[in-house]
Amino acid sequence: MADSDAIAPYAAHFTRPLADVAKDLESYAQLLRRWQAVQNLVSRETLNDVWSRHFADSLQVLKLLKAGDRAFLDLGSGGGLPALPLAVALKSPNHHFTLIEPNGRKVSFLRTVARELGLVVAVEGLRSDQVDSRETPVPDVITSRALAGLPTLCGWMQPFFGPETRAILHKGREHVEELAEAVPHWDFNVVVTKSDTDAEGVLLTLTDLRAKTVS
Ligand SMILES: C[S@@+](CC[C@H](N)C(=O)[O-])C[C@H]1O[C@@H](n2cnc3c(N)ncnc32)[C@H](O)[C@@H]1O
Repeated sequence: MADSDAIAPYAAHFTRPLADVAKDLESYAQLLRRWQAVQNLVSRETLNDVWSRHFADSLQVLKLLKAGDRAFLDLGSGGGLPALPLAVALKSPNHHFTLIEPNGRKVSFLRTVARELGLVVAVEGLRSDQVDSRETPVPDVITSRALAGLPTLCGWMQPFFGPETRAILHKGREHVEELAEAVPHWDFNVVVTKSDTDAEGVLLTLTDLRAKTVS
């Protein structure tokens, strides 16, 4: 199977030809392998399978986007997942990505990939709770994968939420417990979508996120 076969199911959502997206993702994969020697960016056992385990897993977010989604915010970007595959697939002057990642070496890696691939990406080298939401464009979409449990994530995401913002979150099978833990503290609407790439995983789409008022 060619590497690009793993991402072909999402090609209808790309802003440019599949071959161009695959070429940029191959450059990203090479940088991931090169930098992995000095900084753990993805778990070692997934490094030979980045196209399905990481790129397709990231790109499935595309199926849940709306036509007008332009501003993206990714919390806890690490090696750039899911934000960088999305930025590659949606490369255009109109789409803008902000990545939040406190680890200095990972920040250097993310900026290197963005520069080498010519992506419109801003990287904030801070923790989510240290970033001033008033200085950040109101996102249409917040993404996050493997960062924190949902109650903690709600606290970090809420300052960035505008009236139209949606969060599209990669979650594992523990999402049921996490939703139950978040509900006493947070109001939101949620849609659960089964993951294409992880038999036990889901994507949670949250809208109208608000802290519950204690009466
Ligand atoms: C397990 S990694 C996941 C990285 C990536 N999202 C992925 O799926 O491969 C979590 C990342 O979140 C970063 N992180 C930890 N605490 C954070 C915080 N409070 N705000 C933002 N990022 C944080 C860590 O440095 C790490 O790179």
